[in-house]
Parts: sequence; structure tokens; C-alpha cells
Amino acid sequence: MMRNNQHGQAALQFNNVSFRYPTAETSAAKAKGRRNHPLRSFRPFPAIKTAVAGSQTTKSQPLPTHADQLLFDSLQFRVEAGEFICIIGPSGSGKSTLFKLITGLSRPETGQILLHGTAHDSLLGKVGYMPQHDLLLPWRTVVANAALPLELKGASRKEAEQRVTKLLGQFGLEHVANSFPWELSGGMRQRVSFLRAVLSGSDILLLDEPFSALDAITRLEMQEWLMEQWKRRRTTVLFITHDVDEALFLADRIFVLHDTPVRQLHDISVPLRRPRNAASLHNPELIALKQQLLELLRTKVKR
Ligand SMILES: Nc1ncnc2c1ncn2[C@@H]1O[C@H](COP(=O)(O)OP(=O)(O)OP(=O)(O)O)[C@@H](O)[C@H]1O
Repeated sequence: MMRNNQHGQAALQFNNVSFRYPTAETSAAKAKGRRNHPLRSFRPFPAIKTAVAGSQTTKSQPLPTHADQLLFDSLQFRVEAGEFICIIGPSGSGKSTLFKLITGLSRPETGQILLHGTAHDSLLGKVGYMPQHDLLLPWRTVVANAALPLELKGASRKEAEQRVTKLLGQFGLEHVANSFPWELSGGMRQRVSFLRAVLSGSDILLLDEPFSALDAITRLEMQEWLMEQWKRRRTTVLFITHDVDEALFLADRIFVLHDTPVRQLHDISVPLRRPRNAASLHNPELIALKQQLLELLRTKVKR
């Protein structure tokens, strides 16, 4: 179900976004700090000796630095309202960093990130974010964990918990309302985490490998459940995964990050009608697409 509207306002848009770790200022400041540090002359390891032909000179090898690690270079893309986008790419290609830029945890060096056509000073709190590890607070019950974003927005705890309680049924959590996270299965914890992201109130949800720790059956159940939630809420979803089948099953479009720095995303539409089921992936067109994606992922990330 593509809801593409290239001429209207995008839900999310990257305009020439460049980013590197750490920023030039931080590395310069760190280097200055190191130069003035009293322990500067302390050498925990002997300098690496480099034999230079015909001489006895010794030379210290420079330590590797991330200062030049440009990850995104003038990156442009747009995501339309209501789309389901999966993001795949080899480890270290920048998938989680893309989310850090969207949430505002990191800032681009140049370029703009627009939500519904508007650039904000900070995007923190403007998108729902479900991190790779659910980060539920162990001392809070399911209701109290899910109520957190409402409390952060100023609601009293009682008020927030009342609103959460009304939603528990939709998320299949009514019978564990007063349980603690350690009493729940992985799939249930993911539901609480998802509810918490939804309660951020944003219509853009960023899900970072939410199902990677689940067994195959629970994972399939959670994928189907997520599809239901997405249809019901009509949110825009960006979903990071390492699993090509999962991406093909869920996505309208798949973004592939396969080079560093990322200058352009491979933007691949999934030609599969909804509703989908596991058997949909056996269609020959999808098998060919899977091969194409695996080939792209095998491309070595350049530095
Ligand atoms: N805080 C940081 N400081 C310096 N470099 C970082 C920092 N965080 C990540 N990096 C580097 O940036 C690159 C991209 O990291 P990122 O976590 O975005 O990759 P990823 O595609 O999400 O990887 P994975 O699939 O393993 O989760 C990596 O080379 C990583 O080492």
C-alpha cells in the first residue's frame, strides 16, 4: 500500500545532510586538551619502531581517529506520510546514526532535516523512538513504564497511568498491567516499548531492530501485530533491520546504506500487495529482489 505523494509535503525530508563523528570542533578541542595534559609525556606502551631504510630513526604510529569519518555526505531523501520504510545496511554503515540525527540526539554538520516541511531547532520529543534494547525501567510496572512520555510532557502520574490503562487492550497488554519488565517475555516487552513510542504522540515512529532478540515464531507474530498497528494508526514508520526477509515482508520501500560515506540511498520499492503473509515472499519477483538486496549488502563498506 504505497501512499506516495511526491508533490505534497513529506513527513520527513533530508536536505543535503552531512555528518561525521565526532564534529570537527570536538576533535579539535580534544586535541588541544591532550596537548596541555600533564600526562602527555607518559607512554603506557613503547613507541612502535619503524625502521627507515639506512637510518635508525624511531617513529610513533598515529592512533586511529574518527575525526575524518564522514558518514553522510549531502544525503537527500524524503519519506511520505503513512509509508513503511525499512532500512538495511552492513554493520557500521550508519543506520542507528540516521535515527540519532532524526531524533536530534546528534546534529548534522550541514543540511536540514524537515518534519512535515518544518525544520526545528531540536527534534527531541517530536518523533516516537523505540531503541534496539527496550530500555524499560525495571522498577516501574508496565503501566508506569508506558506512562513515561506523558509524564515528561507534564501530565501527572495518575493522569498518565489512566490514559495508558485505556490503551492496554489494543496492545494486548491488559493482563500484565501491573507486572514488572523482568516478569515479561521478549515479545511483551517489545509491545510495552512500542506503546511507549506511540504515546510520544508523534506520527513518525523510528524502530531500531525491535525484534532482533526474538525467536522466529514470536518474531513473525510481532511483525503481523506491527502491521495491524500500523494500519490502524496510519503512522509513518522507519524500521531498521538486518533481516532482508523482514524488510521485504514489512516495507513499502527499502533504503539500503551500503557505502561510507553514504551519498545516496539505494531506494527500492517492494512490489507486493497488502495484506501480506509469509507465503508472499515465495513469489519469483520477490526472490529476485532478495538476491539483489543481498548482493548490495555484500558490497564492502569503504572507509
Ligand atoms: N559516538 C560515536 N563516536 C564515534 N564514532 C561512532 C559513534 N557512534 C558510532 N560511531 C561509528 O559510526 C559508524 C556508524 O555507526 P552506526 O551505529 O550508525 O552503524 P549501524 O549501521 O547502526 O551498525 P549496526 O548494524 O552494527 O548497529 C560506525 O563506524 C561506528 O563505529
